[in-house]
Amino acid sequence: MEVIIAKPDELARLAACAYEQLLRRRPDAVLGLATGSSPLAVYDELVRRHTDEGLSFAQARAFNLDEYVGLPAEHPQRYLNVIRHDFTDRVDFAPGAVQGPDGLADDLAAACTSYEDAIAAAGGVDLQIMGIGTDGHIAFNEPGSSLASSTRIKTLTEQTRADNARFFGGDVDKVPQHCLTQGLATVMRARHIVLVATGRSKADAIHQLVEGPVSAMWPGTILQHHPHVSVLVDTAAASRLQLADYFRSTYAAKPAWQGL
Ligand SMILES: N[C@@H]1[C@@H](O)[C@H](O)[C@@H](COP(=O)(O)O)O[C@@H]1O
Repeated sequence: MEVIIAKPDELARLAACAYEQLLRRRPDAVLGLATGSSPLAVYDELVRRHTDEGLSFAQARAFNLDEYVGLPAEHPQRYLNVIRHDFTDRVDFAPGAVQGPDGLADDLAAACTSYEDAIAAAGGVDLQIMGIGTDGHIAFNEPGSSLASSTRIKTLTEQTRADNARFFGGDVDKVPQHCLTQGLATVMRARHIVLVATGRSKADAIHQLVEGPVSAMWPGTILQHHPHVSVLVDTAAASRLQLADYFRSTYAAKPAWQGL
């Protein structure tokens, strides 16, 4: 796990570089995408590179981490619509290249299985970007999630629904109670994971993720078992890290040729 503490624009540049290096090497790479506010600066930087420097996503495929259950197809907070708005419609993905779990399926369990199958058939995710919830959830794997879980239906915690109410006009009752989410084992199969967190509200979750014991109580801690994770945090999100000075000196000494 590499932890980098830097300003938000530097974090976005680092993550965008990882995507760019992958796509220049493998234009048909499989990208893991996430909603939420944390990756937005990364998406903006990727759009800039697409517009100004010709970075192309035309042969790439992408899989979202999660989806609310039951939001109408055209609802602006349906995560497939969110990712189109925030990122994929702003670049040149081919039609149908971006998928998410089907939160409108009649048979939700079957939709979860077929989503796992689709990721596997694509060859697995090469590079997964993600944020982290204030309660330590990744994707929508809430505290108590099985560390070996696959894509499935989950019930959101009141904390997560309250955190996400800002996307629903501040009305927590409009936030769905259920979601479909890649499981922790699904996430762990991505070959490289870049987790971005900014702000004081993420400090506890980041401390647990990096320095806590691996526990279903803080689902993100499973990433300690992954061989290639980049944790990109600003000073506020890093404020509870006991090893912050070490991470700062490591980054200051990072070889120029070494990407994430
Ligand atoms: N399902 C998403 C997660 O994928 C995201 O990482 C998290 C943090 O969101 P934000 O980045 O807006 O803080 O919340 C949501 O609930």
